[in-house]
Amino acid sequence: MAPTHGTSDGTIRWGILGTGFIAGLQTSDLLDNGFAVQAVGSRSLESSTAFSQQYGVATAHGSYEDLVADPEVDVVYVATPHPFHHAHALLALNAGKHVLVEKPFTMNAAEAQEIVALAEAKGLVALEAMWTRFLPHMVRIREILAAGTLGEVRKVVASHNQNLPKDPAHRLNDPALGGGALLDLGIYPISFAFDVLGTPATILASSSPTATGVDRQTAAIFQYGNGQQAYVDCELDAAGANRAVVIGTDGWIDIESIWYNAVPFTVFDSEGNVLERFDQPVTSRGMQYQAAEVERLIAAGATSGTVLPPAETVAVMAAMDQIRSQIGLRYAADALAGGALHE
Ligand SMILES: NC(=O)C1=CN([C@@H]2O[C@H](COP(=O)(O)OP(=O)(O)OC[C@H]3O[C@@H](n4cnc5c(N)ncnc54)[C@H](OP(=O)(O)O)[C@@H]3O)[C@@H](O)[C@H]2O)C=CC1
Ligand SMILES: O=C1CO[C@H](CO)[C@@H](O)[C@@H]1O
Repeated sequence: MAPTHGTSDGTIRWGILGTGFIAGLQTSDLLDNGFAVQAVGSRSLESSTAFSQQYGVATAHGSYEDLVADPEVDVVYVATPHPFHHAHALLALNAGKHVLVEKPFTMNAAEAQEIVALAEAKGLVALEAMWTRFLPHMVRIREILAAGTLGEVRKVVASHNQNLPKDPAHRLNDPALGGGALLDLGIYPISFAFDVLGTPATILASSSPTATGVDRQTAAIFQYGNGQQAYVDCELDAAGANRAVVIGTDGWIDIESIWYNAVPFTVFDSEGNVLERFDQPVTSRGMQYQAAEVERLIAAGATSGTVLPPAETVAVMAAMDQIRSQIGLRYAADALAGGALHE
């Protein structure tokens, strides 16, 4: 039985853990779409106060511990760099709060499993903030695939290439902050491949490093038991078209750039005739849809939904563990997880 949360009128109150780039975007999307953002927590009271003033959030806490202990917070959005997701999610769950945890959910599958198990034991929601899954174009794509419009789906091809900051101390380049293309960018095409095709039977990966020792660009081929394949790739320091394609025996879906944002897509038959063009603008960036899923699960007293079940979050992390094992990319968290990665 899930713990009771929310005010007497059913309002679910959000607490924002961290005050960086994505914390601001998620908070804007929540507030612009009628969600209740109650509090923000930072390692520094100065930062949380500035954040609370910028967004009009009622309470500013000077520590993450104070945020998760706030009785007026029902769900905590974890928006710290990757290596801290595990500890911060556990902190919030142990304080009895539901969590929405930024992608990648954790550094590896062992950490992910620990969060999922604790949330399940406590009857709390722990959702990975893979916001793309919840966007309207992805909802429609799942409907089209389920209807069999593409015939037998044979292939997913998806890229995520960005030209990101070169500063070696930036979180994307720093191994101590979980830097590298795979965990930050590659997770989008990988999660999409899982969404369309499920868990692969085998993975073949290749990569090139940055000077700081994380992966600059990584590519992988997922092979499925029935012959299906996914080609996924990511890159930290060269921008690209960032399109995604799903190919079937009777047609294909072409998702426009940047495919993991709320963008249009077109469905073609195998002759190249247009069967459907989807172009539904969303308000804000679209991060409110994942928040709506959290609130829906809480209201239903459920800990697991069908769009991104916790087991799939763990499976995605396990696939990235496997890729990292093949390309020799290790982080400090792997040793703590009991040497889950074998080179
Ligand atoms: N869904 C999406 O589109 C995006 C998701 N992300 C994800 O969000 C997470 C955060 O990324 P982003 O917002 O870009 O990062 P930022 O560096 O902008 O912000 C991270 C915040 O985490 C807190 N923090 C806690 N410990 C540390 C530490 N040791 N070093 C630095 N910051 C720390 C800080 O908040 P404080 O000082 O207040 O404690 C900081 O402001 C990543 O895991 C990333 O994958 C990022 C960008 C886009
Ligand atoms: O999720 C993300 C989306 O793209 C950003 C770059 O523009 C990434 O850095 C980020 O982590």
